[in-house]
Amino acid sequence: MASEEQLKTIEGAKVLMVGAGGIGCELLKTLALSGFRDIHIIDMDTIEVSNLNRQFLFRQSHVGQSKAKVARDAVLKFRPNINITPYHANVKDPMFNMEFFKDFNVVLNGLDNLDARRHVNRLCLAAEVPLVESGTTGFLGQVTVHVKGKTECYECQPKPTPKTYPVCTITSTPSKFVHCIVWAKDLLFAKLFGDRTRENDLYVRSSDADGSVKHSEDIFEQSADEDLEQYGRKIYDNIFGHSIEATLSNEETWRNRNKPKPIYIRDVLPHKFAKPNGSSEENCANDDTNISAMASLGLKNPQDVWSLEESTRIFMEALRLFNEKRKKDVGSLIFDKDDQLAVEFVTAAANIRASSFGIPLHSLFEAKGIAGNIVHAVATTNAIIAGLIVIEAIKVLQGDAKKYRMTYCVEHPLRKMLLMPVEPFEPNKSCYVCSETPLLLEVNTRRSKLRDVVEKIVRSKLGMNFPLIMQGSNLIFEVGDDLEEDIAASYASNLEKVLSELPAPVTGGTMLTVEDLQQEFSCNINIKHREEFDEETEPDGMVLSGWTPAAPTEKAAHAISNGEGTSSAPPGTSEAEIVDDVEIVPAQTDVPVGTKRKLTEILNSKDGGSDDVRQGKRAIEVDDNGGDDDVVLMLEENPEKKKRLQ
Ligand SMILES: Nc1ncnc2c1ncn2[C@@H]1O[C@H](COP(=O)(O)OP(=O)(O)OP(=O)(O)O)[C@@H](O)[C@H]1O
Ligand SMILES: [Zn+2]
Repeated sequence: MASEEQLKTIEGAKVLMVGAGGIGCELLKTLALSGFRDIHIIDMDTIEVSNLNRQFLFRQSHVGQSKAKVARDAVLKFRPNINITPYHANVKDPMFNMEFFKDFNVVLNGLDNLDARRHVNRLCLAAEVPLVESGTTGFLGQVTVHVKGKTECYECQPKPTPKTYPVCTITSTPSKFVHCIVWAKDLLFAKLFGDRTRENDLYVRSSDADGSVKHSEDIFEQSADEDLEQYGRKIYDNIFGHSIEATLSNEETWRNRNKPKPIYIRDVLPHKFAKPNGSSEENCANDDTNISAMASLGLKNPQDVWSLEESTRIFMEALRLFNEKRKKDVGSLIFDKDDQLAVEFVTAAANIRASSFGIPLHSLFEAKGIAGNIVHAVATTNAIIAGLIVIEAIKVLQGDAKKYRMTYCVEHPLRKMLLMPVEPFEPNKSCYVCSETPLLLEVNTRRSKLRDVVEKIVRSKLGMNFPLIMQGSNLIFEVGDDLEEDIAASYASNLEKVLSELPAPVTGGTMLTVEDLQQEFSCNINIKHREEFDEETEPDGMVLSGWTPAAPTEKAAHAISNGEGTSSAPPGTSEAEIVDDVEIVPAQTDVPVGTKRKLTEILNSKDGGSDDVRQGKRAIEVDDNGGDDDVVLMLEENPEKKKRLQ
C-alpha cells in the first residue's frame, strides 16, 4: 500500500508509457490500480491473436485494433475516473518531440526493440525527464532507472549485437539445429521467395542430364517445360542432394566431423506428390497468412516432430502454395515468424537439412521459436517487472535518489529465480550519448564512401533516424523531406563520394559532428585513417570505438538479448556466457547459509563458490542496503528459508 505522501505524488503525476504489449498491459493495470490518474500511452501496433495469451487487456474481438486504445478502454472499465490518453503511433514520430516529453514527470518503457529504446532515452535526456526502462526474456527481466546526471543513461553500456554465425558453418558445416534454421530462413527462403537480385551465399549445384555436376544459379527459376512438382523436385535434389555431395568431395572438411548424407527426393517420395484430396485450401485461402501446407496435408499439431517424409511433403506443398496462391508475394518476401506458410517451409527445410547432417529434428513450434529469435514470453515475469517499474517510478517521482534500484530477474542455472536489486550506476563518462565524449572512427578515407559511414555507423551503430553530418561548419549530409531540390541532389552526390574527396574532405584528424534533430542528440566523431581491415573480424571495413563500458569490477551491467539485444543483464555477469542469444549468468557467491552480505561484496568475491550454489547446497540472501527492503532471496535445498520480495 502506498503511504499518504506517496499517494499524493502518484495522483499529481503525469506519466508517459511507451509500449502497450506484454509489459505494457501489466504496467497500465498496475499504474491504474496504484492510483495514477493521468497516463499517456504510445503504441504503434494493432492487436494480434498471438498477443492474447499474455496481453490480458485484449480479447479475440479486439484483434486488428490499436493496442493503445483498447488498453485504455479496458482499464477505464475498472478505473473509470482516471485519464488515459492513447496514441496509436510510432514513438519516433516527430510529434513526440522534446516539448512533448517535457510535459511528463516520468517516462516508462515497455518496448521490445533497441532502436525505440535508444530513441526514447535520447529524448528523455534532452527533455530531462526520468526514464524507467524495462525488458523481459522468458524468465529473465530487468527494470533500470535513468535520471540525467544522476544515473547512467540507457546507452551508457554498449549493447551486444545479435548473435551471428560464420557463413561457412551455415552453408557447409552445420552442427546445431539453429544453423539449419538460419540456412533455411536467411539463405534458402530468401533465395526462393525473396529478392533474387540480392547477394546470397546459398551455393547450389545442378546436375546435367549425364549426371555431372555444374554450378548453376538458375535452378531457382522454374523452366517453361517444368511443372511445379518437377521444379520442387529439382530444387530439393540440388540443395539436399547434389550440393551435399559436392561438399563431401572436400575430404579435409570432414576429417574431424560427421559426414552428411545426401538426400534425394526419389528415395523419400518415390511417387508423384499428388495434390492432397479434400484439402482444406478453400477454408483458408482468403487470408495469405492463413494459407498452410500443414492444413492441406492434415498435419495439425505444431508440437509434433515431422518425419523426413513429412518434412519433404511440407517442403513440396509449401513451395506449391507459395507459387500458386501467393505468387504476387514471391520475389519480395522477407521471412516473418507470423507468416504460417513461411514458418512451415523453413521448419521443413531445416529438418531435412538436419536429417542430412545427423542433427536432432525439431517441431514447428520449436523451429518457429528459433527462427523468430523467440524466447517464449512468460506472463508472470511481465507482471513482476511491471510491479517493479511502478515501485521505481514512485521513487523517481519523490526524488528519492538514494533508494533507486535497478532490479534484475534472473533465472539461475538451477532454474531458481533470483530478484537482484542494485544501486544504479553513475553516468559513464565515456558515453557518447549522455556525456560529450567524442567517438573514434577508424576508416579508409580514400576508399570508404560517405554512404558507408551513414549506413553502417550513423544509422546502424548510432541509431539516428534523421542524421545531419557536419565537417567543421560545412554541412555535408542531411536527411529531410523539406530540402530544396539542388541541396538534396548535392547530398545525394556526396553519398557516393569517398570521404577524402568530399567538398569538405574528411581525412585522418578530421572531426565530424553528427546530429539528429528529432532526437535532440548530437555527438562528435574523430576520424582516423587506416588502410586495411580484416574481412572476418571487421566486416564493416571501419571500426567505431571510444565508447567503453564502465569498469566491470565496480559495477558492471551487461545485456541479455530481448529480441534485438535490448535488455540488460545483472551486474557481476561480465563473464556471462552467451548461448543462443540468452546469457547464462554464472553464480557469483560464496556465502554461508543465511548470511547477509552487501551485494557489492558478493559480486566482488573472487572464489565464487558457485559450484556449491549450483549443487543446491547453499542459500543466499542478498541485501543491498543493510535492512532496506529490497531483499533478494535464492533458495536452494531448504525451501522454507525466508522469502521477502519488496
Ligand atoms: N517505435 C515504437 N513506437 C511505439 N510502440 C512501439 C515501438 N516499438 C515497439 N513498440 C511496441 O512495444 C510493444 C512491445 O511489446 P511486446 O514485447 O509484448 O511485443 P509484441 O509485439 O506485443 O509481442 P511479440 O513480439 O512477442 O509477438 C509492442 O506492442 C510494440 O508495438
Ligand atoms: Zn550515457
